[in-house]
Amino acid sequence: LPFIPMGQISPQERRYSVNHSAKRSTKCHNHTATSSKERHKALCASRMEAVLKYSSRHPKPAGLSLQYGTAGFRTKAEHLDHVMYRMGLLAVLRSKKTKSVIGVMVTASHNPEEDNGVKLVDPLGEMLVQAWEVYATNLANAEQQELQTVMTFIIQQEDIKMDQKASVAIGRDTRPSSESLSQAVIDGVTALDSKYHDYGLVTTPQLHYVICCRNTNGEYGEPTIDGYYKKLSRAFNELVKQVAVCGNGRLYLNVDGANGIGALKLKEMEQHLNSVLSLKLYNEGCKGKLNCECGADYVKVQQKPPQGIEVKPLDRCCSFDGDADRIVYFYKDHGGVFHLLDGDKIATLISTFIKELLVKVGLSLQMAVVQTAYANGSATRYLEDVMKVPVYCAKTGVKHLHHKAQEFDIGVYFEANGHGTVLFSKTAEDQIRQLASEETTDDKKKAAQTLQNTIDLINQTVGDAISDMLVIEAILSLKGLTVQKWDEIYTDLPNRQLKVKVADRKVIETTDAERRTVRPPGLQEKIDNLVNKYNLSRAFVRPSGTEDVVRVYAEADTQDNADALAHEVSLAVFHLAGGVGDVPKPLR
Ligand SMILES: CC(=O)N[C@H]1[C@@H](OP(=O)(O)O)O[C@H](CO)[C@@H](O)[C@@H]1O
Ligand SMILES: [Mg+2]
Repeated sequence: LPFIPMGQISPQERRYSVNHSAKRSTKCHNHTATSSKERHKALCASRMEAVLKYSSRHPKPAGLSLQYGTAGFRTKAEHLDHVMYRMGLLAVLRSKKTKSVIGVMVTASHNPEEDNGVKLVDPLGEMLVQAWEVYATNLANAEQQELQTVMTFIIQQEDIKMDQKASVAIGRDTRPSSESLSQAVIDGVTALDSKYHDYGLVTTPQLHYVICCRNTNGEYGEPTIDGYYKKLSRAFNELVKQVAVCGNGRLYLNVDGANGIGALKLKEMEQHLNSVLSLKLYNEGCKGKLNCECGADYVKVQQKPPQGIEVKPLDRCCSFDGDADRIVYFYKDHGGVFHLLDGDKIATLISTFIKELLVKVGLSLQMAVVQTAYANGSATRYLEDVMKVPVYCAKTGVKHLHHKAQEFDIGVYFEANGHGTVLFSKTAEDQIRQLASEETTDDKKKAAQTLQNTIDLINQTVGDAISDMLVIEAILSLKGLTVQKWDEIYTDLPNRQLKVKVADRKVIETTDAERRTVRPPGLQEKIDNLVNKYNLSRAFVRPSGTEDVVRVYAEADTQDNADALAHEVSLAVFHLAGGVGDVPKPLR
């Protein structure tokens, strides 16, 4: 039977399904059940010996406890060596279980340079299935003497055949600590006598792409980084060749590379693009520190341009995050006022573009947009009321958005912070490709080909700054839109994000896709009362999955009101949820 990863069975049939390239064991099975059980036991025992031997080179600091959170493990790099080794072990078990190549990405994305982290990539390039996150946490936190017990538990619980071959693909970002940490992952894989391919410096989405290609026997694309560049650049070049681009025939874009891997890889990608796109790269990592006063997270949260980039009025600019899976756009108007075009604006641009093409080709496919509670109220209203696109709210973390988006023929999902992509079901993709190859009216065929190239340009495995950037650039040029015109499609409600330190953030429990709290008692009532004081207002709080803080979000009719509401809600959290340190101060 084909293996369907647990928790990933979606109502829509997906375009790509796992093709088991890793062969089953060829050993003959004419022994009795008992002797095969004994052989398995002996194999486990000998592997375990190696696991423990290698493990002593990667000791766990006693008492350290971490959790596989929204995006894997993340903390100070010096605390992660044992976690990396153990994630190497877990990746092998996951590979044996799924009979597929499993990815391990060493990165802490937008966190400071001193941090690091690790996330596992499942067979179709998706995030590690949730049920295994618990194994990851247990394995990372097992004291040295408990390691064997935890490993044995996972093997038995998942009925893992230890003689099944395994293969792990490893990638890393540009942090100084990443190279030695990825070596620890390799040690884990080696301890279990398994194969690995070290892809070295890659963006997170590039690793996801390669994993998907390898497990679908190349159906998704050529399973190399060069194959990634070729696939995306071919689609992009096809898309933009039909437009007479404004001005002197070139698109100009300033890119803030966050001093990270995205800058490095964008330079490689640029060589594959026809000269129509002229990129000016800033914060490319030669001098500045990773994510330090630059990058997508800084620009989104601080609502200001990154350091080290000269922004002239109306210049189109974008920022990547530290592992290049997020992107936001921005510009300054003639008055020098900064304008941010975040994940919500990107989702609106892309879904509008796709919807218009679907009308042109006459396909009635079900399209929806998936957001989180952080989506600006104006974006949700515009999509629902003006565009008539159904909008769904998922919990924070791309795995939640990804799963929801899989329910539709075309699922566009973006977090407000710029992480997102578009998923096409098999039905949708087949119908579009069919139309693009048929003899039909010129307009219809052209629209179908545009859709087909858009599919090829999008990295469906995960949000991808490079791919999203090219999609946006293509759409803007095809629609003849300036960044200002794109921004004017709707006006964001002023908003504010704050953080509150509490003794134990788990005291806050949420419901309704994190938009309301059920604990501690009285908090939601207090938030409701505060929200009622302002116009067009909304506020919610939730414990972060990546930092030891409670996040507060508020929006209202003016920036002053959004700031005041966010501050008042912060005070409510501080007093009702066990705040520590200084009482939150007003913003102005
Ligand atoms: C408000 C916000 O931006 N939260 C981010 C952040 O999660 P938290 O659980 O809020 O810490 O990091 C996640 C991983 O990168 C990302 O998916 C998410 O959107
Ligand atoms: Mg990231």
